Amino acid sequence: QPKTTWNRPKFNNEKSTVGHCTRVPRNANMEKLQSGYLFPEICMREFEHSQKYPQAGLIRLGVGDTTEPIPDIITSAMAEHAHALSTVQGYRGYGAEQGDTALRKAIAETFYRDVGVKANEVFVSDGAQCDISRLQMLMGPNVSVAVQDPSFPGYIDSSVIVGQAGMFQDENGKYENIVYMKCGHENNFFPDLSTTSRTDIIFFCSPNNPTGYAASRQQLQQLVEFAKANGSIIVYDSAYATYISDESPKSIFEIPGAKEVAIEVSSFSKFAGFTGVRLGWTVVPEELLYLNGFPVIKDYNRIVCTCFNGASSVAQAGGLACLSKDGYRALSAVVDYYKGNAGIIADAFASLGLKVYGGKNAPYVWVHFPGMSSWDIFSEILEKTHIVTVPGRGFGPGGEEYIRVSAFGQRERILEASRRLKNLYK
Ligand SMILES: Cc1ncc(COP(=O)(O)O)c(/C=N/[C@@H](CCC(=O)O)C(=O)O)c1O
Repeated sequence: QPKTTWNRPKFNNEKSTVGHCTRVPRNANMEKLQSGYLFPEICMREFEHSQKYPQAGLIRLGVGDTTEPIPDIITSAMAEHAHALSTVQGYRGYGAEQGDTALRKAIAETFYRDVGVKANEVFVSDGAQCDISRLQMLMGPNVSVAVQDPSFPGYIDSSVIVGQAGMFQDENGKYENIVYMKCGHENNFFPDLSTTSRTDIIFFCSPNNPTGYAASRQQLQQLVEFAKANGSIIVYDSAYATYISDESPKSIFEIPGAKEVAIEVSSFSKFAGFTGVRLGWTVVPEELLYLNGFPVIKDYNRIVCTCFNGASSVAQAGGLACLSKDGYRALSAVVDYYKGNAGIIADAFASLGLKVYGGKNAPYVWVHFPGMSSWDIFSEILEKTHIVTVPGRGFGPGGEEYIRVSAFGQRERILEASRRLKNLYK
């Protein structure tokens, strides 16, 4: 089939032929979505494979979900808070929608001490993906959007859902009205801004999911200047910033002038193993203003108060423990463990003579299979090695010919995956 064909099952748009129909029209934006959300699809393929080969010893390197236990110092803090809820003195009801003051301060001091972000600019949430959707509500349907290609599918899919995108174009696998900024190894994973159209919003993820590339200071300076010149707002996703081990910036606010053009979204998921606990944050600087001079932070606060009632108090107690000196030290060891996994995976694919990217500043390895459909690569690896990956095409047309391999896993499973991969073509 031509490379541009999505060999994913079409989104189930069939109408039910039985049962009572209401007179409520379907949201036309939902109808534009081309398939199910990428990660549940991967889980479905994984389930089907495990049904077909129950004894295969499936290794799950697909969805980027952490696997290592949360350090006891953090779970004890959550348990203690939870238990206190069973006492008259310790019981607490609704907290501040913006988050617990101590946690907001701890986030500001831990991640933004030297860049002038204040605690009142930090909004604690139930996760970065949730904040991305709330930011979409904030921006509304009438803004233009640019995304990196490839990038985390949450940006594009939420843009479609809120009505920012036009129709999906089969011929190129892109939605109308969305600017896809090619970020491949050919252009050092950074868009050519001289040929990039102006958009109101620029989603930018660094370290990038799926390529694992962390943008350099010089690149981010270009991005901030580009946004300033165009009057755009950058939504900067730093969910993997704690994996950066070189001199790449960990926050967009390390770049002078960024507070006038950027919002930063981040998460406890990937460095604290809070994927199921659910805790994240968004920084909206007071200096960020709309066209009419109105501060964005005031509207975001209104969204948070109206559409979100605050993160779990138990999760926030855990978040505070994560940012304690001992908690953060324990978590850094887990991040290093996953990065060790990434090195093992990268070496396995390199031993096959394949070009491998990422894995140094992120828990994802990005592998190039020139001339091949990424869904075919995904299926071949799954069938031959019983290892689940993610087809690069799921992250945008720029992901074709690639697969993303997650480094989240117990070491012995990663070593087994390495053994199987080294024999992929034998
Ligand atoms: C760049 C980026 N930003 C936000 C998220 C989700 O963060 P949380 O909602 O805080 O767990 C993710 C999560 N990504 C995982 C899980 C995806 C999912 O299951 O939604 C993945 O890419 O496999 C991410 O990659």
